[in-house]
Order: sequence, then C-alpha cells, then structure tokens
Amino acid sequence: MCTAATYQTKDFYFGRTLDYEFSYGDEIVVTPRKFPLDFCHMGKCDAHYGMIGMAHVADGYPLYYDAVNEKGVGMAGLNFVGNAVYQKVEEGRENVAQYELIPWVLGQCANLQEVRKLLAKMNLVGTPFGDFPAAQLHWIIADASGAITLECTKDGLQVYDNPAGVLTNNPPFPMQMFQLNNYAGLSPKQPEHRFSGQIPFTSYSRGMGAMGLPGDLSSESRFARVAFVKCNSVSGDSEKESVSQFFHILGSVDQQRGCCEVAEGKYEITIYTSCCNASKGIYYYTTYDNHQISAVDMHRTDLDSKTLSCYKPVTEEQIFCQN
Ligand SMILES: C[C@H](CCC(=O)NCCS(=O)(=O)O)[C@H]1CC[C@H]2[C@@H]3[C@H](O)C[C@@H]4C[C@H](O)CC[C@]4(C)[C@H]3C[C@H](O)[C@]12C
Repeated sequence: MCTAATYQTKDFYFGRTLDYEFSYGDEIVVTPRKFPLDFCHMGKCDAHYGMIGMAHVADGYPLYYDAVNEKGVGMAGLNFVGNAVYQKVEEGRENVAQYELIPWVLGQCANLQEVRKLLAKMNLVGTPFGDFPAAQLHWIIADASGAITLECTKDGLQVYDNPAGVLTNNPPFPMQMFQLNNYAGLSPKQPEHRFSGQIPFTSYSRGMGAMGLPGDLSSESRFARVAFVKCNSVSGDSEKESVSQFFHILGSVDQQRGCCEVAEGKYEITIYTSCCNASKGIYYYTTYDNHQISAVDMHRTDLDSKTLSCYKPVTEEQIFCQN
C-alpha cells in the first residue's frame, strides 16, 4: 500500500509513503537539465526541466517512483494492480512507456495546465524496462493550483480532478472519491447529539467527532483517513512547521511491521515517507528505521550538468543523546 498527499502553506508540498515488503534499491536522484533522457518510443531529449525524487537507477537510467521538478510540479506512481491496462504502441502517437512517464511529464511541464495538455495527446504503453515487468500503477500529479489523478484502464486513459489531493491504491479513483461520502458527518469538533432527544448522550472523550474514521490499512480506509487528516490540518507556514506537519499527515497511514502480512512471514511496511518542498526543490524523507528527517536540495547540485546526482538514503536510526 502507498499513500500520496499534497499540502499548501507558504510553499507547496508533495509527498508519499512507499509501502512494500522489499526495496528495489532506492536512491534520491537529481536528474539535471542536460541529462540525456532517451525515451523508448519518443527519441532523445537533451534539454528539459531538472527534477528530484526517489528512484531505482538501472543501467544509468532513473526509474522514478515519485519526484518534483524545478517548476513545482510533483508526481507519484502508486500500485493499481489488476486495474492498470496500458495501451498498445500506435504509429504517429506520443507513445510513452509506463516507466518513463515521470521524466516525460516533469521534464516538459511547468504547471498542471501544461500537464493536462501533454496527457491529452499521450498514449501510455506497457513497454517494460529490461527484465523488469511493467509496474501496474496510477499517478497523482499536482502543483500549487491543484491535483489530478491519471489512470489507464481497460476503458482507456482517464484524467480526473483530484480535489482531495490524495491518492492510495485500488479501487479506481472515482470509487475512492465516492466512498468519502460515507464520512461526510465527521468533524474535528465534538459531535452534536442528534441521535435522539430521548437518550442522554455524553461526549466522554475528546476526538469523538471523528468517530467512524476507519483505522485499518486497506487502501480505501487510508484514503478516507489521510483525506480527513490533511483537510483538517492546521500548521504554521514556516519550512520547519510545514514539513513537520506534512510528516504527521502521512504518519496517519504509516504501516508498522507485522500488521499487514502479504505472504507467510512477509510484511508490508512503510519503507520511506517523502515530503518535497515542490516550490524550492527540496526532498525531505524518513525511512522505516530512521525517524530523523534527512533532506537533499536539488539546487545544491549542478542542475546544468549532464550526469545524475544520487544519494543513498540514510536508513539507520539517528538518536540525539541529550546527556
Ligand atoms: C512497489 C511500488 C508501489 C508501492 C505500492 O503502491 N504499494 C501498495 C501495495 S498494494 O498494491 O496496495 O498491495 C512501485 C512504485 C513505483 C514502482 C517502480 C517504478 O514504476 C519504476 C520501475 C518500473 C518498472 O516497470 C518496474 C520496476 C520499477 C522500479 C517499479 C517497481 C515498483 O513497481 C514500484 C517501486
């Protein structure tokens, strides 16, 4: 399971949890403006926007899971297993392989409006990268103006407005949004007792306005939970306050080892949580065992170079000893 969310304070923030039972070997990767992006069906691109995100680098190519570009557009791919159906390569179309979708979009688009135009003419194909099978994903793409969800199903390529600014996994996005109707009565305030005038109700605990918010790890429940937390989130707008609050938002859907068994003795966990300041190009992250926030700033690398800058995540717990 995975969860992605957006958050706006003074700057625009975009991030995700990456939940899985193993790691592909992830690195924080800056793709600078002149890194040659060799698209599978669309030729080479030697000049594009710079981007930073989490990726597995294979044969020198950044296979991104999530990233933001220097213009403040963010994008993340989340599992959509059983529903993702990619299109066939068509002569004369803009055929883009699923593994190169993030660099394709972030390399060219300065805002969500440009993303929509690009997606309208794109043909998303299932061409695999080397020996890797095609990942069955759907994507959230966002900037400070809003968010959209991109899904490629048996019905074709769909682009949905995403007013919640969140995404998890199955079922398809319209069903996730529809399920939110079930929680319309939830509130951060204490409940009004409208059940019946005949019964003397007592609000015996704080937090009872959100009673009914699902606590399990299914994607539908995480969708509702993170949407509630994000939409009711209150924080200061400084960098530290915003980043801290963002990690609290995604902390509401954190997956602890042992609670989600995917095979005998194998558990899905939150391998990492990211929070990008999309406005400033800074990639903050924590990992399952390292709760200290680490950061990589794309503007502290040479964005005009032709080579990737890769940073291995700091995965060991950092404990600040006070005495
Ligand atoms: C496993 C990751 C998604 C995690 C997730 O959504 N978990 C939910 C589990 S569940 O459905 O709810 O059970 C996805 C996100 C991005 C994916 C990677 C990126 O798409 C880049 C390449 C694409 C290649 O085709 C496959 C390897 C790969 C390197 C992908 C491996 C894997 O599928 C990743 C890492």
